[in-house]
Order: sequence, then structure tokens, then C-alpha cells
Amino acid sequence: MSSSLALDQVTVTGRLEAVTAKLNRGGIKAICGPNGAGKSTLLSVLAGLLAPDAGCVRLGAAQVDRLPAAERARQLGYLPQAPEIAWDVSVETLVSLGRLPWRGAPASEAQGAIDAAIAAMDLERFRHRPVTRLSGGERARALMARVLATRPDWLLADEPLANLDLAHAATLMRRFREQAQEGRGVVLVLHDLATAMNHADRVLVLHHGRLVADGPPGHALSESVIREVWGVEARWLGEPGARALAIG
Ligand SMILES: Nc1ncnc2c1ncn2[C@@H]1O[C@H](COP(=O)(O)OP(=O)(O)OP(=O)(O)O)[C@@H](O)[C@H]1O
Repeated sequence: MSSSLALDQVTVTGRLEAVTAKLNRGGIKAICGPNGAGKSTLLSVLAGLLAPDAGCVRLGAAQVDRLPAAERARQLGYLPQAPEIAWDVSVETLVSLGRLPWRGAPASEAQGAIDAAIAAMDLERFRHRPVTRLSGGERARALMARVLATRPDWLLADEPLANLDLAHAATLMRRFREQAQEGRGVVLVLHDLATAMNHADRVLVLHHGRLVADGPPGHALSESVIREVWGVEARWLGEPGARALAIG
């Protein structure tokens, strides 16, 4: 297991500028920033799906975009923003696609991972339903279950809470915390700054493609950073771990 995912002066022309950061497994990292800041670009680069124009991303000693596809898929689980499902398969079949990178592993291990992922995302009653007959949030949960079924070292998720109701969003954040406690790396693009403040161990703030803050949420999402980056006057209310953001 590679313990770190490191960005070294990563540049994607017009989208990211010389971003450097070292992410260690075992915690939740949030990537925040306004629309167009470069968050999804950064996540795609971390996942090895987009090669930077300059700089590099390393997973341990290996350069991510040079890893063989199956090896990369075993280590880096990626949930894109607003993902599409190309095939009209059942939820169970969709989730089982998460085991493709592990071809050759014992069937019992695969089934165990699939069942656990379906349970983790509260999808048992939809197991045999075609994904085209799910609601938007149910589909989002099925896609997340597919990523969980891989049991990758890293979970890279772009706005994973976007379509989820309050209860399922809270459950998913608990799942991410469990994954982090099991030693996986969890990197989430989040628009909801309160979620990042309350759940992330570290927050990276992007603005116009640059990394402008990186640290514990109380530092990276301070009221002055929010004013500077989002152009919004905001105040944090409540206790640590249950903060709410009051705007204006
Ligand atoms: N395929 C692409 N080719 C060229 N430019 C792109 C492409 N995708 C996005 N961009 C541009 O790159 C910049 C960063 O986009 P990115 O999708 O990474 O932003 P983001 O922070 O994820 O935004 P959002 O919060 O709106 O999802 C934006 O200015 C965007 O217009």
C-alpha cells in the first residue's frame, strides 16, 4: 500500500497552476473553492485520468498517470461529478463492476465486498432493480457503492453528497470516516463549507487554479479566507464539529 499521494508543481494549462501538496492516507481531505476554481481538474489529475502539462503526481514512488490501468483502479477509486451510467444493468451488476480490477480474486471475497458496499449505501431493497429505474440520489448511492466495492487504498469523490438527502449524506460521511479509520485516503470535493469544516481533517482551497490555503479546516476555511476567495461575508456559529455558516 502506498501511503502518500503527492502533487509536485502540477499544472494543467488554464485550469491549475503549480499545485504542490502531499496527502497521506488515514484522514479525510476536502478540496473546496468557487465554481471553476479547478477542483474537479485536480481530482482527475490525482486519479491519473488527466495528465498534467507540467509537474507530476506520485503514488508512493510511482507516477500516477504511468501506472497500468488495472493497478491504478485497484489503488485509486474515483467517483466523478454527475456521473452517467451507460448501461441498463441492475444495481448489483453495477456494483460488481467495482471488482473488475481484481479479476482472479476469490469469488467469495468479491461477493463479500459487493454485499458490504450495497449495505453501506443502504441499497439492499434496490439490489435487483435496473439502475435506470432509480431516483437521482439512489443512482448516486449505487455509483458510490461501486467505488466502495473495489476497496481501493484511496477514495477520490467529486461532490459525493450532491444528490443525497440529509440522512444519506450523514451516513455517507460516516462511511468516509470509517474508510479513513481503516487507513484509506479519502479526498472529497465539497461545496458545502460546513461539511468540510465539520468532517475534514485537512482542507485544500483552490482559487483560479491556485492552492491558496491548505491546513486544518479552522485555518483553511477561516472567515477571512472565505471573504477573500468566495467574496462573501460569513461567520462560523456553533461548537467545533457542529459548525454552521451564517452568511451576511
Ligand atoms: N475539458 C476542459 N477543457 C478546458 N477547460 C476546462 C475543461 N473542463 C473545465 N475547464 C475549465 O477549467 C477550469 C476549472 O474547471 P473545474 O471543472 O476543475 O472547476 P471546479 O472547481 O470543479 O468547478 P465547479 O465547482 O463548477 O464544479 C474552469 O475554468 C473550466 O471552465
